[in-house]
Amino acid sequence: MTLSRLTLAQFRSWPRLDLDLDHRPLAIFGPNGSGKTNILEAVSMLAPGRGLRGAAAPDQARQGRAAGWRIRARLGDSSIETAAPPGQTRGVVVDDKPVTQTALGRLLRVIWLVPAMDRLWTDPPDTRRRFLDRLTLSLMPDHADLALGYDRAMRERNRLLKDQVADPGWYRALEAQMAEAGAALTRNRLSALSTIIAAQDGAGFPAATLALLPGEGHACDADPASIADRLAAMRPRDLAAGRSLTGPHRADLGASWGPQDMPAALSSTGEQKALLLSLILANARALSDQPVVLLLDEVAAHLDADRRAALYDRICALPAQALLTGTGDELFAAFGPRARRLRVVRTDGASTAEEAP
Ligand SMILES: Nc1ncnc2c1ncn2[C@@H]1O[C@H](COP(=O)(O)OP(=O)(O)OP(=O)(O)O)[C@@H](O)[C@H]1O
Repeated sequence: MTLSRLTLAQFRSWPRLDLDLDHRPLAIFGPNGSGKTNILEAVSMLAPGRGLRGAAAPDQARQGRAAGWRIRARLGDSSIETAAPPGQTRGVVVDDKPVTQTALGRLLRVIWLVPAMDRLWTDPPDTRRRFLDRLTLSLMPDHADLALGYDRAMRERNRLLKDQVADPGWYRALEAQMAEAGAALTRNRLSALSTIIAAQDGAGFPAATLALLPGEGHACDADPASIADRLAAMRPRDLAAGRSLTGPHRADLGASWGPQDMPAALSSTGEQKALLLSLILANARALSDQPVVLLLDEVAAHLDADRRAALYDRICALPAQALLTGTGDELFAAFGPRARRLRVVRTDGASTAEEAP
């Protein structure tokens, strides 16, 4: 099942865009600031959450217009609409019925790689954990609810710690909730990592060795009783800090590759990008029985010609739709006739597009 049509109205720099899509990759090219990433961002709004820029809905509405934005798409026989009228949060309608964002996530998986993720391996652990959780969520839709449950209990525990409440009676139920949800989060993360490791094909891109790391806490425990014991034991230290210092919320993702088991953080910029691509492609491959859209923003620029050709071969072999951006048409030459190409320009602030022959 593929996305066959995409319509944007008043979204970022696009007053309007009507785009027919098919199973072929779509290579979007044009000058800086012409509106290429804005198209990918619009597609990312067909997934739960705030899209690939993590933006607030009002910022996505076309500046200077009173109207809110709207995105429509056709997926197989279903119609999807998501819109944010002025001053309101975004809503989702599938086949004319309002649905939750979680329901949207069950219809379509959207996976992305954007330049901000180039620093993933050198950024603080939070960034990698968010990446790991997004990857896990794409494979296990219950992951979002578990994370919400864990965060809710932890917020309440943090409030007690901040207020310097010392009575153990106040903590036990919250720590039990954190332990149950946290153990399930860890099991999901470990299972997602095994799936991704198995789905890397190692051809053209380095197959990464991945590990769930404890970060600054004991964050890899999948046993509720031992998490609860540790939370209780750590209470005096947490009270001194005024927040929960250990637990699954401190987990980190480790990656290394090659015969020398080179840590990702010590690899070159191009190698780090290739590693990330290896994981993203594996993620798409692991979801082969569901509709998947892959959004690759400016990935070609960091890759040498051989890697670029290898990437395009892999994209064409994926059971997923791919949309890519780059400043120049020549970056996509190795696709040959396998991809469609869309030229984007911006005139008087408004983006427009035409299919390149
Ligand atoms: N809400 C908005 N309304 C109108 N224009 C916007 C809005 N938000 C961002 N823009 C404009 O969109 C442009 C950025 O678009 P986008 O990121 O899609 O460009 P791009 O073609 O991917 O560029 P690059 O090659 O530099 O990455 C900027 O010029 C920005 O001013």
